[in-house]
Amino acid sequence: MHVDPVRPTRLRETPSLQKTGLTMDRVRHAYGTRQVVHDLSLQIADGELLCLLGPSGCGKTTTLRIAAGLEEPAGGTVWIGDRTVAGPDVFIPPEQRGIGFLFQDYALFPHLTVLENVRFGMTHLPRAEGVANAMAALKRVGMDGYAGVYPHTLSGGQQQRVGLARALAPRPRLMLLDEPFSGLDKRLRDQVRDQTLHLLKDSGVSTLMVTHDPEEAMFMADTIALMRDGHLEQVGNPVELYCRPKTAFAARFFGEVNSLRASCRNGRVETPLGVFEAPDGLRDGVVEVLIRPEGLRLDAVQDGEEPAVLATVAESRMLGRSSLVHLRIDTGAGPLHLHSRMPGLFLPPPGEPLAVVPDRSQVFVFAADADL
Ligand SMILES: Nc1ncnc2c1ncn2[C@@H]1O[C@H](COP(=O)(O)OP(=O)(O)OP(=O)(O)O)[C@@H](O)[C@H]1O
Repeated sequence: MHVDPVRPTRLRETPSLQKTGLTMDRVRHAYGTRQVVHDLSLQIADGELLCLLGPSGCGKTTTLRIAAGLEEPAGGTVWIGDRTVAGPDVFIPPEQRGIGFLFQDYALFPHLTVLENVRFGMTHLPRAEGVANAMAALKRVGMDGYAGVYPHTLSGGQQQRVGLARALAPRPRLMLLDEPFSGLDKRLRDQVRDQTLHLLKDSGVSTLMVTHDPEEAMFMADTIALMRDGHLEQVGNPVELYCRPKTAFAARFFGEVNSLRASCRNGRVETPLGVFEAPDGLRDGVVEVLIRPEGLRLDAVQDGEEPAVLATVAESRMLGRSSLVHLRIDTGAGPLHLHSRMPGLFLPPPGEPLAVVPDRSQVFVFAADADL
């Protein structure tokens, strides 16, 4: 376990540095005097799908707009492939960057048919070739039967698919997606997300996608770049972010956690749930211990048994695929309220004693207040 947040690293500016799908090096941006992106560096490999994830206002859309050329950065350098598109004395406008966009409102032209919308980015091609490419793109998203209709006659999910076909048809070097599923209701969203993931992966295009939804990021991403206040907090694959968060912010961002204050002495953290090992480099003192609800397994207490950690059930609720059990543990310092999430239907009655077994791989220890 680590305790330091990721600091922006300076990418080596040597000829051997391989620029891939998208490279950003120490990019900065301000609106007026307010700096909203601070020395941000990231790289997307060819064919990789990177999700920029973070709370509202942390600078995700601004970062995407800088990649698109819709904002000019105040500092730093941006490459698409090995071509510099923004940097000192360089600024390539969006239409010359070889990118495809998909925004949350799909931005289809209402006065053009579906086919003409998709052909729009290929008007430099002879008409017959543009139409053939547009029809092929519509076929890939299952919308070739709607070529002659106008966008307002389509459902939200169908418009999203046409938007995706339009963005992919000119075979962009880089795809930029800003909250592309947020306009869809939950059931449709799951289906459209799945289709979009496979289309992007099959096309082999490098993709930067912005989302504020951690589950969506884990569903879509090869790599997640978690952003906070204009910085990258942690970059890694979904398993690294979820199972090895480097900060309490990262741990909390991916869902509910039980939080306990405890003391760390000589690398040992004593809590009412047992003794845990402190991560390397954590100094003695007050620490925060975070445990995901699914990291607290509950077992029946056998007659005569004295479990290491004994809890009493306060409430039980079925949440669909799992059940949430509210627990009370009596400690010398007063009662401790915890949540355990058990798979399937598990509804012990209030008052029942249960043994609590923490899964150590889901226990995260951080310096207290290091992250506020
Ligand atoms: N054109 C603008 N002029 C001034 N401030 C802006 C502008 N666009 C964004 N901001 C501010 O910059 C900060 C970062 O905004 P940005 O849209 O990049 O964040 P975000 O993470 O994408 O948030 P959201 O998910 O809410 O869109 C916010 O505080 C926002 O209010």
